[in-house]
Amino acid sequence: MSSIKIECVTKDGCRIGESPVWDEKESALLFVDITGRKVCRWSSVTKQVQAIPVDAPVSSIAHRKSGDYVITLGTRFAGLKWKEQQVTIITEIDKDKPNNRFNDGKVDPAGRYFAGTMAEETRPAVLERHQGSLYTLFSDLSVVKHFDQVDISNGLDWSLDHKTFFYIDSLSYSVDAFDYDLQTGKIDNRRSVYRLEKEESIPDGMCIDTEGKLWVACYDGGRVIRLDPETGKSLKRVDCNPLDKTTSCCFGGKDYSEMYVTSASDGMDEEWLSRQPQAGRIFKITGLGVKGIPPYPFAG
Ligand SMILES: O=C(O)[C@H](O)[C@@H](O)[C@H](O)[C@H](O)CO
Ligand SMILES: [Zn+2]
Repeated sequence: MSSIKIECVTKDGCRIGESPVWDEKESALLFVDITGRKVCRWSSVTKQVQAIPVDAPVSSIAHRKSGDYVITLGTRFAGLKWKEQQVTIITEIDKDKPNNRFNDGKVDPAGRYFAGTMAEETRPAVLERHQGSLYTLFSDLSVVKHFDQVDISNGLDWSLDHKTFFYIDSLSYSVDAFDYDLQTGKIDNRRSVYRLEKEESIPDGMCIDTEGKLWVACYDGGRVIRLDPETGKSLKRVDCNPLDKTTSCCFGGKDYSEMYVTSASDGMDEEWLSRQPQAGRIFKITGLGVKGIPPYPFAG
């Protein structure tokens, strides 16, 4: 029997840590600090974080086939060259919505970058409703909008057979599934596969494991939960004490057997922060007894 262990691996807290992505080549964890406007890389070798400041809220990061990375920055998709610390804008969306920004994003198994938007929050989970949309950036750098009316576009991943796309609009408190066409990148037939109790917490970032089960970080719930999208049942709950604002999770490390969890501190007052001084840092969970899959690189 493996026993679950949770440790904090970084020294500085993010305002909103998000989009953890394992970087095999660097043995490092990539993540962003959205409102802190930083792209970060924590080396599992040196245990140090390198941070690149950017000029807008940065909400997700992914690998790029040609090397380096792609990010969602404000309402733009952009390339990021790490060594040169150089950001190159690829394209802009939601031009008619100046109060919007991108939120979570992830690359599909065919190399397309999916990312959704939301209105800027006045405080956590408080924002103008239905302003967001879900987009895909294709390898030819063209963009399509899948749907609008989104509140907080969040966690996303694909089933192991690539036939289903999973998606979270946080304020719906639901994990949704769509039929997925890997050839075209089209999504269809939206339905809910799991509903969270409102008191439970807000579903945020998400990743899939090698058994096809979904792991969802629960914002204000201080936990990640493991769900079976086939049965709609919750299988496991891992509490990340003392931490309330768990935002996202991914598998990484050797063989993708470790889970990395990002967290936030925005919206916490002094008293709250004094009880949770590690809010905003990165946590590593070992002993889950299950592995994840490597992240896909953007093909463009
Ligand atoms: O991390 C994110 O995805 C959002 O950008 C955050 O702002 C929170 O998750 C949100 O407030 C909770 O719903
Ligand atoms: Zn999120």
